[in-house]
Amino acid sequence: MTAPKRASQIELTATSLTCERDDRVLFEQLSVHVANGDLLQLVGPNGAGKTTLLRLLAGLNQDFDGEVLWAGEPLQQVYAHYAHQRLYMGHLSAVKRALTPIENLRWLTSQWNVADDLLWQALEEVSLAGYEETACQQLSAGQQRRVALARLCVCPAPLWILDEPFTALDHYGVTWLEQQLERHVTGGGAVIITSHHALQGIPSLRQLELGSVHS
Ligand SMILES: Nc1ncnc2c1ncn2[C@@H]1O[C@H](COP(=O)(O)OP(=O)(O)OP(=O)(O)O)[C@@H](O)[C@H]1O
Repeated sequence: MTAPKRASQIELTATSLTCERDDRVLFEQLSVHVANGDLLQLVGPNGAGKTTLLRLLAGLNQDFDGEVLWAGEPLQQVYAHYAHQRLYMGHLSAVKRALTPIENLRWLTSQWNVADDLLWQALEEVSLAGYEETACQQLSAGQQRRVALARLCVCPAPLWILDEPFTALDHYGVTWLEQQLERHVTGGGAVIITSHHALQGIPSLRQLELGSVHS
């Protein structure tokens, strides 16, 4: 299917980020910069703070010290605009089990007003043809993950922020997702991702390691 246009300017800059949880410093004085064409993978052991940092960069967590700017403006001041420019997919993927794949996809993309025929095509793209109107509670974990990932085919947001998106995918799903990531960044988009999966073959890949945990 035709990929949506994603040519918008991406400029996410975080400086002097420090975050504590339960008197434990997860990271301190951390800087992050993401621009068009970047693929930034957050790596580190369980509990290192990857999800915490990802949510912070998505504008969903304000419990930190430091500054996050989107196109030079404080993130929270331009949040309504930013929320259209970034796609955030949490590790639980937010698929509602009582709804069907097509209903979930309409809900997950509602802020972007995507044409319905593109949503049906997206479900076909993630190998869910024939399951479009089956309740998600009757789908496997990997199929439910594919419902969530179908967003990537149609969402016009240039910045993807993805928390463990490879979870539950089979070999073909992993290959498909790797191709989507590469296509997105080579097309001028950007990705920030947490994954224990070894990403390979994408020249713009950078890794940010968390895990020097202090108490
Ligand atoms: N809402 C919260 N309240 C208090 N502490 C929290 C909260 N969320 C996370 N934490 C703490 O922050 C630490 C970092 O959690 P986070 O989910 O960011 O880790 P992670 O690197 O993503 O781990 P994983 O690889 O297991 O997904 C955890 O050890 C946890 O103790």
